[in-house]
Amino acid sequence: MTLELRDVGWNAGFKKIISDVSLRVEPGEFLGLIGPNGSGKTSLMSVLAGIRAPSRGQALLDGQAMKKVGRRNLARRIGFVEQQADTIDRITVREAVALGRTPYLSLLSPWSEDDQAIVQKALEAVEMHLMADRMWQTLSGGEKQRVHIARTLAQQPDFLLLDEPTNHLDIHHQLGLLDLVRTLPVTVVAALHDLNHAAMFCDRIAMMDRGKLIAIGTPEQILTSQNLRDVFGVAADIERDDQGRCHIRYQVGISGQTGIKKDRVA
Ligand SMILES: Nc1ncnc2c1ncn2[C@@H]1O[C@H](COP(=O)(O)OP(=O)(O)OP(=O)(O)O)[C@@H](O)[C@H]1O
Repeated sequence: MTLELRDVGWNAGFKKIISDVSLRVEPGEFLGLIGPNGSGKTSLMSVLAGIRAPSRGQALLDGQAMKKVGRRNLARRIGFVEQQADTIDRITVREAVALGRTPYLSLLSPWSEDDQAIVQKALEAVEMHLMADRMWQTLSGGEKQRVHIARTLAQQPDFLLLDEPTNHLDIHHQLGLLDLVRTLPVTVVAALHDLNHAAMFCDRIAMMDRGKLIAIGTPEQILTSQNLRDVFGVAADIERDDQGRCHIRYQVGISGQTGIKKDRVA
C-alpha cells in the first residue's frame, strides 16, 4: 500500500505551481503537509489524490500510474476531503455521508445493511449522528466539515487526504478529529496550518515553500526556529516536553524578529 510522487511538477497553464516533488507516503503514517499560503499544498494534495495529473514526473499508487488505476478503484483507495467543498443538492446529512459508499455500489451489489452500519459509524465518529436527518444546507461551517469527513470515512479508503481539515472546527472538534484520524487504520496526509497540531499528531512533516518540497522528517527535525523564520517569516522558540515532542512558542512584537517577510508581501 504505497502512494508515491516521483519528480512531480504541476502547471496551471504556463505557470509552474509545483516542481520537482518526490515523496513516498509510508503505510500507516500520519504525514503533515505544512507551508505558507500559496506554497502549493492544495495543488500537491490534488495530485496525490489523483484529481490532477502531474505535468511532469509520476504519481503512483502501489507502483502503478494513477491514471491507469481507474476512477472507481481510486475512490475506494483514496479519500480526499477538499477545502470549501459544497453542494447545492437538497440532501440530508445521512444522505451526504451515504455518498461515500458510491464506489462500492453496483447492480450486483446494491445498498445493504452493511452500508447502513458503515454510514452510522462514520456519523458517530464525527459526532454528527444526532443531526443525521438535518438538511445539509442548514448546517454551520464546522458541521459541514464534519459531514465531509464522515463521508470520506464511509468510503473506507486506505489513504485519507485532508486539506486543512480543522478549518471551521472549534478546538474540541479540531483535537477530536486529529486524534480520531490518527487512531484509524489508515494512512493520513493532512495539510495543516496549525504547526502545534502538526507537532502533536504527525509522524512526519513535509514542508513546502514556493511550490517545492524543501524538507521532510520528524516534527522535531522540521519544526526548528530556523525553518520557521526562513519559511514562514516568524520568530519562535521550540520547547520540548518529557517525551521529546516539540511545542512552538511564537514571539510577537520583538523588533526585527517578527512580521511577514518583505518578499512574501509582493
Ligand atoms: N488553477 C490555477 N490557476 C492559476 N494559479 C493557480 C491555480 N491553482 C493554484 N494556483 C496558484 O498556485 C499557488 C499554490 O496554490 P495552492 O492552493 O496549492 O497553495 P496552498 O499552499 O494550498 O495555499 P493556502 O495555504 O493559501 O491554502 C498559489 O499561488 C495559487 O494562486
